[in-house]
Parts: sequence; C-alpha cells; structure tokens
Amino acid sequence: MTQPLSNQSAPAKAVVVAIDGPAASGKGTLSQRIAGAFGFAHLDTGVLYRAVGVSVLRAGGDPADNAAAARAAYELHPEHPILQEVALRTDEAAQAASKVAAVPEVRAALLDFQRRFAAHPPGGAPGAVLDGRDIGTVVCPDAQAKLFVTASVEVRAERRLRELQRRGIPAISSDVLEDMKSRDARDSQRAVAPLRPAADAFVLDTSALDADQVFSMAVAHIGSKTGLKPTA
Ligand SMILES: Nc1ncnc2c1ncn2[C@@H]1O[C@H](COP(=O)(O)OP(=O)(O)OP(=O)(O)O)[C@@H](O)[C@H]1O
Ligand SMILES: Nc1ccn([C@@H]2O[C@H](COP(=O)(O)O)[C@@H](O)[C@H]2O)c(=O)n1
Repeated sequence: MTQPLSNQSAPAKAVVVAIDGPAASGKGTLSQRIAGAFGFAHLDTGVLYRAVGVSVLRAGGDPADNAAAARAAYELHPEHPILQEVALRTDEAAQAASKVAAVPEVRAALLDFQRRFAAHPPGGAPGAVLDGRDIGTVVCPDAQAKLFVTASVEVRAERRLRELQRRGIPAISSDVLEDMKSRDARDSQRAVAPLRPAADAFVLDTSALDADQVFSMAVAHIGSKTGLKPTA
C-alpha cells in the first residue's frame, strides 16, 4: 500500500476575484470594500501602469515609445517607492498609463507581478481581489469570480469631476469627459489585452446604482460562485 509522504495537507489555493471595467466605473471603490469584507488582499493594477507611465515621463521620454516604456516596466518591482506616490493619481499619469498599457512588452513585464500577487496574496490572506482592465480575460482567466463594472461615460465623468472637486483639484467638466473618452478608446481598441468583459463575467452597470447597492450585488455574485460570505 502506498504511504502518504506527509499527513500535512497542501495550503489552500487562494480565492481570486477579478474586477474589471473602464475608468471611474467604481471598480477601485468596490474592490477595496470586497477585500475588506472577505479578508482578502487587494491589488489596484492600474497603479502599475501609472507607475510605468510616470517613470517614462520623468526620464524625459514619450509614453508611446515602446522601448522606453518596456525599460520602465522591467525596472518596476513590488517594493519600488513610486508605487506609493500620490503623483500617480493625476490625470497626466492616467493618460501616460493608457499609452504605455498598449505596449505588449509592458503588459508582459507586469503579468508576473500580478499573477504572483493573486497566487500568494500578501499577509497570508486567503484570497486576492485584483482590479484593472484585463484581469478576468488575461491575468487571472481562472478567477473564481469575475465582475465587469461599468457605467455610461457621462456618469463616470461626473463622478470623477465630483471626486476632483472634493480633493480641491480644479477641473473642467468638458475636459474630464473628453479625457475619459480618449482613455476608453485607447483601452478598448488596443491590440493587446483590450478592455472587455470576460465571457464568464457578471456585468454590473452602476449608472443608476449607489456604491452600497453595487457592493451588495457583488457580494451576492461572489457568494454564488465561491460559497463564501463576508467575514467583516
Ligand atoms: N456606485 C457609485 N455611485 C456613485 N459614485 C461612485 C460609485 N462607485 C464609485 N463612485 C465614485 O466614483 C469615483 C470613481 O470611483 P473609483 O475610483 O472607484 O473608480 P475606478 O473605476 O477605480 O477608477 P480608475 O480606473 O480611474 O482608477 C469615486 O469618486 C467614487 O467615490
Ligand atoms: N489591468 C490594467 C490596469 C490598467 N490599465 C491601464 O492603466 C490605465 C490607468 O488605470 P486606472 O485603473 O488607474 O484608471 C488605464 O487607462 C489602462 O490603460 C491596463 O491597461 N490594464
């Protein structure tokens, strides 16, 4: 009879929740709440692309220059201080991010970082929530639960405008709307890992829903896919 090598069971596989969607759809807000409710780690993958875009700009380069963008992406690592900078939250950083994000070498360089986070969530968390544009389609196609959070571009621009005003950052409504449209177009029309819902994603249009309603619907969906209930 074959004896087991050890009576210790293998560590449980981390639960992965993928949350994708266009800019200002509310995926960050939702991801943080889901992570808190289930005791999961959260990775805002947009921060990685923003960091690459800002690094290129600071080096005096053009974010649309493939070689410069790829170099910056290969230099990024999980402890890099740029990942904590508030400068990543500016619109300039967002626009640069969406340009470097179209470079295949950049996406390839960041893939490992994201997949490692999903497989081994920091702090020994039992699961990970990753939000971005291609989590359910490319980064974690086997995620147990996938949500695609969206809203009309006008609603998203209005939410972002109000957010900027709350933060005391001057902004013009028509500029915010145009910036969002140009980022949507670049993100959904690029050849590699374009923004789109995975075939098995739960699509949540939040145009007429507040953050609490979105959270409740997401919790119900995650529960139906994983059998888990919020712990907090
Ligand atoms: N359901 C909702 N109803 C109204 N406002 C919301 C809702 N969800 C999020 N918001 C607000 O909309 C703004 C954008 O949300 P959030 O930053 O979560 O979006 P995001 O998709 O992560 O954006 P980005 O891709 O640009 O990082 C924030 O000010 C947030 O408070
Ligand atoms: N998985 C991802 C995440 C982000 N991007 C690109 O980065 C830009 C900034 O992202 P935010 O979520 O912080 O708004 C975004 O417009 C995308 O171009 C990506 O490609 N894939």
